[in-house]
Amino acid sequence: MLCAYSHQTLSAKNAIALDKDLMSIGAFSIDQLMELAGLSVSQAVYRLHPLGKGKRILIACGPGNNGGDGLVAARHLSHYGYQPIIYYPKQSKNELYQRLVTQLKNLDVPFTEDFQSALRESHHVVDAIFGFSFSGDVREPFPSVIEALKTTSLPVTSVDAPSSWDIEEGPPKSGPGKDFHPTALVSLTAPKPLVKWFKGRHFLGGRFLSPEIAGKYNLDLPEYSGIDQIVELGPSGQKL
Ligand SMILES: NC(=O)C1=CN([C@@H]2O[C@H](COP(=O)(O)OP(=O)(O)OC[C@H]3O[C@@H](n4cnc5c(N)ncnc54)[C@H](O)[C@@H]3O)[C@@H](O)[C@H]2O)[C@H](O)CC1
Ligand SMILES: [K+]
Repeated sequence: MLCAYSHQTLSAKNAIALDKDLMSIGAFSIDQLMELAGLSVSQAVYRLHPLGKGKRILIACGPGNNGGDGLVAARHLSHYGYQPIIYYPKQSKNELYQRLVTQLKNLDVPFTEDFQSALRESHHVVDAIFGFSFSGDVREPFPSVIEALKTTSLPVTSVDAPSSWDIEEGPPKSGPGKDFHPTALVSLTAPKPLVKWFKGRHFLGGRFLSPEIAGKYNLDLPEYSGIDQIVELGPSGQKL
């Protein structure tokens, strides 16, 4: 059931339903949505961490579409002049992801299996491990990665959700994600309820909503400006 009043967040259930609507009513392909999502993430990293602050961006990618957004962001960051390095331990055999990997290899973007060493040599980390389909306890090989994201002194930008946070209930009370508070968050399409617990810089990205679909979910979101693919929000999703 959708709420009758306007709101600024999207439950996990509605995020999945809206994603389906974008591909049916909206006539988007998943490639297009992922490209726009990853482009938004790359713009947020550029805004938070201009090239002069250090070029080495470690991108941790999970097995699903959140990881795909990270792969797309890495390609754009490479074109902007950054030196991304990819940690992608559970690679999907799906053709879409294979093509994203090939595109990065064609740009000589390196892949690593050693997250901890890559972290020591990086200037900024993108957390594209889990998004709105995360549930349960974090499974291998990701617990030590989440633990490292929690304890690193580097800025961490999370894609759509801080990985390991419950989409509705926010930070976990135990496990590797306990007390994990990333520096920045890029909410895609609309913030999720977990933003109630988020305290850092917060951007909205994924500029693909039509008035019809926004209306169906009663979303009251800020306008993007000019050619921007992101718009900054308050930590809990308030309009600034
Ligand atoms: N409309 C949009 O906003 C769009 C958002 N995009 C991005 O897609 C993700 C959601 O993608 P999805 O594939 O549904 O799921 P996730 O990437 O969140 O994760 C699924 C993946 O993770 C595994 N998994 C789940 N729980 C665990 C766990 N406890 N431990 C280990 N592994 C786990 C699961 O098995 C799957 O393999 C959204 O957040 C956005 O980032 C689209 O790119 C574009 C449209
Ligand atoms: K994430």
